[in-house]
Amino acid sequence: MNNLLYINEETVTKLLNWDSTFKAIEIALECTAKNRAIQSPRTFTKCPKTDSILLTMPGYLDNDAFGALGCKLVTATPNNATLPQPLPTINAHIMLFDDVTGVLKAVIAGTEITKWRTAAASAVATKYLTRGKKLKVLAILGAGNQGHSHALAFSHFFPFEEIRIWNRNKYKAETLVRALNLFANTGKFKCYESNKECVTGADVIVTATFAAQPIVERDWLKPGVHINAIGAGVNHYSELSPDIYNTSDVYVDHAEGAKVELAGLGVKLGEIGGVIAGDLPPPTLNQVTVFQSLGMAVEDCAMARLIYDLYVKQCQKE
Ligand SMILES: NC(=O)C1=CN([C@@H]2O[C@H](COP(=O)(O)OP(=O)(O)OC[C@H]3O[C@@H](n4cnc5c(N)ncnc54)[C@H](OP(=O)(O)O)[C@@H]3O)[C@@H](O)[C@H]2O)C=CC1
Ligand SMILES: O=C([O-])C1=[NH+]CCC1
Repeated sequence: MNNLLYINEETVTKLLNWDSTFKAIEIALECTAKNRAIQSPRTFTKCPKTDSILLTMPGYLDNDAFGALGCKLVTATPNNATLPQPLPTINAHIMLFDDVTGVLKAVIAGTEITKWRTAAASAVATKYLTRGKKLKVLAILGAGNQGHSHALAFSHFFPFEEIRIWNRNKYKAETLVRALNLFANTGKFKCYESNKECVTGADVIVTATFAAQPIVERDWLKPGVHINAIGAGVNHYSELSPDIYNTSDVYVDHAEGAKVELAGLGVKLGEIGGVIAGDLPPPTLNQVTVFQSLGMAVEDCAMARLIYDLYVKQCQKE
């Protein structure tokens, strides 16, 4: 008998919530630093017909609540945004296997999961790297899917008084700001005309774009600011000017993966899981910090396990 489940985007979206996503990702990051995660550096296959890149992300996470054996297949296709009928630029599915028999248990739609788990990873990094700092102003550069999920996650987890959003195409930032203020019945989401103005004075910055050239400069930054740089895959570490990396404490999700994917960066990298586990000291108050998010396989394994368990529980109730 074939018990393979397919869990589609609509079902996944109904099952997702921020608190469980945060927990799953916090555990995935900590297990990575504690050697309770196996994830080979992922592969990148460039499609010659388009600007599409296929990433294969296999992993195994050893944890009672969120442990799983899985593999995410995800494409990044920036050109999809410019089609006459635009499509998402990130498209993903996660295969979840039985970790004893190796049998495939479920194929889970992973595009929404990728939005949520990436924003949750930035929220976890921000929590551990900003201890003792006052967080009043958040600046988000990029009003695409990740800009949107970061705005939702950060307003859920942190008491920011102002959340600024800038986008290359201003109309998209205005539309997102309107929708967020309406959704949260607030006026704290604000649209900014320039990236420089948007980040000036911010306590936390998120960069969530496909920019191939820096969109944040070192002399725009306030002392002690924390930056989550999440643009990755097509271009790596291109959103921040090189002198930001040279003068900051830089953390990654997965040090082994970063050795390959950030080989040219040339700075010392800490693993965020080490700070979560208490093996690395937290940064000092005036230190600028960067969480350079790559995205890692065991985040998706933890999320696949979470969604699979919630789905099975829901089916048993019906
Ligand atoms: N670290 C991780 O785990 C993950 C990282 N990502 C990465 O996050 C980034 C955003 O993804 P997502 O939100 O899903 O994509 P979307 O297509 O939804 O949004 C892309 C955003 O990038 C902006 N952009 C594109 N090119 C440029 C440019 N040259 N300069 C400035 N802004 C630009 C777009 O602006 P405009 O509207 O003007 O075109 C838009 O705001 C990508 O780099 C993606 O690979 C995605 C998933 C996981
Ligand atoms: O981890 C991930 O899913 C991705 N990282 C870059 C593009 C997609």
